Amino acid sequence: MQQLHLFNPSESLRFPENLLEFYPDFLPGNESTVLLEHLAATVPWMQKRIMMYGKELLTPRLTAWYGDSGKSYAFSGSRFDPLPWTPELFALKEKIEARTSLTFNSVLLNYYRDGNDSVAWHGDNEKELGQNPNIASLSLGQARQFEFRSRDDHAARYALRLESGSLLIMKGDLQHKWEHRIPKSKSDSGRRINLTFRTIY
Ligand SMILES: O=C(O)CCC(=O)C(=O)O
Ligand SMILES: [Fe+2]
Repeated sequence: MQQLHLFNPSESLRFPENLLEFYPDFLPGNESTVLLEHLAATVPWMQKRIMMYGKELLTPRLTAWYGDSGKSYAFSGSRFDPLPWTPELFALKEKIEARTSLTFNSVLLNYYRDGNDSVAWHGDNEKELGQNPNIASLSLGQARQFEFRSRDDHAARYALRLESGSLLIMKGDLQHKWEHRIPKSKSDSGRRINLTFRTIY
């Protein structure tokens, strides 16, 4: 694993770097571009409606869910059944498993069409993901800021730039102690696809 560069605007709470693994050059540039084009064109992208504070909202990005059959996932009051693995996604899963010695049975895809798409503060701590989930997050296309904040002290924040072709592993009790988000950006305006490989129990 290569050195992680965390950008830390506050010094109040040390980020547990042992709960992350970062492979900045997991996929070569040309492979990332081909994969981004392929996924953008072929995945049946959906914009989900979610309930937030009693109001129905559209998620500010497109999503799709693939994985082993029978592993459904409840999220914001809805239940999602996975699409069957495509050869490309299954091959990626195997490549990530070989590199990290972890195993996964599903992948959630996020499509950020431009800098206006985002994901709000959250932790991936749903009970279907098990006690301390391993999540492998592969980024393609436009680099975006990925931010962490401590659940105990929202002023304790860290950020990491997720470049195209990079793979970030989140593990241990990270999801219980820290939240993450991709904020909107005026300058990072290109399209980006992120794949988060997970295990659903
Ligand atoms: O797009 C990303 O890098 C993060 C996506 C994410 O946090 C999620 O799907 O749970
Ligand atoms: Fe997440």
